Amino acid sequence: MAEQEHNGVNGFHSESEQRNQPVNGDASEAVNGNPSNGLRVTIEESASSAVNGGSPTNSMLTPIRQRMERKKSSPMMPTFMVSAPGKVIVFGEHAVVHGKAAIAAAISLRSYLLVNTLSKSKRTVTLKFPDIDFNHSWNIDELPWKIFQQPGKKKYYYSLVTEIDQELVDAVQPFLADVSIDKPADIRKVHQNSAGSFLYMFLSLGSQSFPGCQYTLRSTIPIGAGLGSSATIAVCLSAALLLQLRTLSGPHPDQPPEEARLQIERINRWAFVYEMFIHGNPSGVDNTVSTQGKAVVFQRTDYNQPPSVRPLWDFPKLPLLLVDTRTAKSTAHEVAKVATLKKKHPQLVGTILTAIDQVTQSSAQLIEEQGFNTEDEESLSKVGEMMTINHGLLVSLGVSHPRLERVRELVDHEGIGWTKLTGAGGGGCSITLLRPGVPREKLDKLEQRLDEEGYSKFETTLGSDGVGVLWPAVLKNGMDEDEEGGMEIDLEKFLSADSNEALEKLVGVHGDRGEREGWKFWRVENRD
Ligand SMILES: Nc1ncnc2c1ncn2[C@@H]1O[C@H](COP(=O)(O)OP(=O)(O)O)[C@@H](O)[C@H]1O
Ligand SMILES: C[C@@](O)(CCOP(=O)(O)O)CC(=O)O
Repeated sequence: MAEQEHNGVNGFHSESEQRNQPVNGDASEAVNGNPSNGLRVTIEESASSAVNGGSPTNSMLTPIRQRMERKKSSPMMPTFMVSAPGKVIVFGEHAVVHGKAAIAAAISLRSYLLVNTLSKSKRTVTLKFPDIDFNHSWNIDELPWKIFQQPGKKKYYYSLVTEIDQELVDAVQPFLADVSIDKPADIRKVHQNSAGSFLYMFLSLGSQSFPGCQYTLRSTIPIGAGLGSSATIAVCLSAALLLQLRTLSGPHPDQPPEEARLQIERINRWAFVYEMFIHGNPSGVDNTVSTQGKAVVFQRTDYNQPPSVRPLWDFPKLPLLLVDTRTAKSTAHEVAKVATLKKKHPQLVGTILTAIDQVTQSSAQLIEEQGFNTEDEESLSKVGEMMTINHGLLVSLGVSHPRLERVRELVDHEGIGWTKLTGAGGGGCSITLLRPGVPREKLDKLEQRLDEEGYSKFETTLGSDGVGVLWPAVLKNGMDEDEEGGMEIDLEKFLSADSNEALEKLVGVHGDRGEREGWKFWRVENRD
């Protein structure tokens, strides 16, 4: 499978990819509760048939609790949100597609998905992706449920799906025919690919009795820049669907780490399905780090098994400069290029991939060493040298780009630090590890030069939280709050945030003083 051409299931890729319901009654209680609590009300009252049958969570409900909740009148699920972080691959991109290890860390740039459940009579499911000017609705009752429910085809929320089923892809095709019909071909392909990935996951997980709903996505992550934007959408949609199906427990603060890990694993499995549809042959590192957050050493040696994921809990606060070349790239195209090169020169390319693996392993060791200190030149220069070597190996695989080489040239010339591309390459972003003690003027000069040459720079921290849930979509954000101190995020407000800053201010998981009350995360740390 790792050798497969990498063109997305539909071949729907172009190289120039462009880059409430009011909460019914008990909002204040649910803000401090957990999604499963909120969901119980809904499912008991109106959407019982929407649930995909006997999950452990269902059976965990006590009869007394059910009776008590039945008294409340809450006919629909509240509007809720999920959010997932982008990532940088610090070491090992591309090699990771061929079974080698990679180190990736979640960043503070995130995607946010608002989920509105519609009233019972509205039988449509809508995707609204305003960042890419995509909006489409389907009639739920017209979707090809039968094919997805066939014995042997039917998948469950706990299934491990390791490949996309061509018969199911074919069943989805007719529902993509009228997607963005008025848009230019390359944009239309991107929209059809998003729509196809969503429908594949929706039909696999759901059933015809699924309630009508709207999924609206906004993101602060540059699209197609190597920061894992597609994986964040995969994670958000997977988490949203699994929450709607009441198959997840929590997140809640006192949840045991093993239980939290299981929920993360389930979200990640379905996010991977979305990624497989969109990219053809992803390693799974992007969706894994986006779901789990923090930083991980990731490796998938056998595509029929879950990957090995080793968290790096104390990932150092590396002083990084993240530069976007603002040159569009296609992950699918870059991955396919490496696969073709490997087919042509198996031994040589095999040696390069093994060398990248050694760089990744050595770097993980360095970072985890007791004495590793981000302010110490010796510690940093060792990691920096690894980055330089990793970049050189990626260049030899043919996945760099003149705009990426230009960043390296500018940084190297001034002795500012060590640079490598991050993500698929062919454009996208680079990361520079800054040498300690570089004078501010030198940095300013570099930033000015990059600005003049059309690059953009991102300030982000590594090691952010993974997938988060805001249930219901009410939070304290210091803006227009009601007497209970919360603001209900409805579609209009969500769509009207007109910049990344405004979006972060409105719904961001982090306020000025750290985590914002309302957002909850599955805490998987267990350091014992
Ligand atoms: N904000 C967004 N809204 C809708 N779709 C998005 C958004 N960001 C990314 N995508 C989807 O992800 C694709 C880019 O994924 P990919 O090529 O893997 O780039 P990246 O390196 O950012 O992950 C886009 O073509 C689009 O389908
Ligand atoms: C090149 C690769 O290793 C990373 C791609 O990252 P991105 O799509 O550019 O964010 C592919 C993969 O791991 O699936």
